[in-house]
Amino acid sequence: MQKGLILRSTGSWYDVRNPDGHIFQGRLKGKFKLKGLKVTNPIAVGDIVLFEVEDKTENTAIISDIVSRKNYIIRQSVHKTAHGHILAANLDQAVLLATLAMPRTSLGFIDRFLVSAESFRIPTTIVFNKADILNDEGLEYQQEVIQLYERVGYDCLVTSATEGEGVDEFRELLHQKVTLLAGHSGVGKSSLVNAIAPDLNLRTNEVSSFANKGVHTTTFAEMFELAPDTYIIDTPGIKELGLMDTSKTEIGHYFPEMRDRMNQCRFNNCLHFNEPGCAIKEAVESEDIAESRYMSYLSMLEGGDNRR
Ligand SMILES: Nc1nc2c(ncn2[C@@H]2O[C@H](COP(=O)(O)OP(=O)(O)OP(=O)(O)O)[C@@H](O)[C@H]2O)c(=O)[nH]1
Ligand SMILES: [Zn+2]
Repeated sequence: MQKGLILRSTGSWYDVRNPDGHIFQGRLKGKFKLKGLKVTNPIAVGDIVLFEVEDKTENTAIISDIVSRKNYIIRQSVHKTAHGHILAANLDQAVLLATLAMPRTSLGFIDRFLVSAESFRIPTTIVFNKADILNDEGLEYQQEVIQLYERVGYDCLVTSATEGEGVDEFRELLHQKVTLLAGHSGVGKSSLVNAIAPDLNLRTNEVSSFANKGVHTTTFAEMFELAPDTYIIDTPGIKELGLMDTSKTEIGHYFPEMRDRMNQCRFNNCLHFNEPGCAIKEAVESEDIAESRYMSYLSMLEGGDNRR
């Protein structure tokens, strides 16, 4: 029996890497136990599993068990009652790559991502790429956005994959961690990764063409080793990242600046919508909570659709 790390999954086959770096094609043992979670896939990228080599020349393996997960992210099914899909497990952090031009990442998208990551308790850094194409006005706006998120408690980094700005800091950020790398198509995920690991030749076209077509087939995340003990997870369909089982009253808990103040609301079941004595609305009025963050909160509250 050996321990291995799942690098890739197709749904029926799994690339599992042993501590020596050898990769086997694994499949699940017949009576593999699903431990209680209601999901469509029993194991995901980032999982640590126990396996036995089946055929040395064919490089095949039988996976018999899974080591308890530190955390995981799940994509909910469109039908809330149906089972979700585990995108990745055992993450140290998420990096959300955003651009304020070409293409412009909306603050609403950033907020929804941050809320999802909070719900899975995954610390997130926001990286603003393509700094080189911003004019003075753009740079000023970028500074405002960074201040907004730093005030809430998120680390931010400015990069330019083409000019090399912030690339060393980006490398440092990923060093010896398992990182979920997210962001819209075209923000420069592969460019930035290629800047720190030129030998990797990150393939993302396949993934993005899938995403662009909005195909609803199951797509699977993939894990890449950039350097020893340094991994990134590239997940298609990140827009559909779900929330941990969340009721309306819980959404506010995933906004750190709201979480810090909500025990001051008059009603303890306050939704911070139009209730009297709401500490959150007061903080928005006094600009202690950014209006854009509150708008994102309201849209998540109203939508009741946690997947967008
Ligand atoms: N000016 C400028 N262009 C950049 C920068 N980073 C990436 N680009 C360009 O933006 C385009 C998209 O970059 P990619 O690295 O393919 O973006 P991606 O996020 O991997 O996109 P998908 O593969 O679709 O997910 C390419 O033409 C890059 O050359 C940057 O920092 N500055
Ligand atoms: Zn309130």
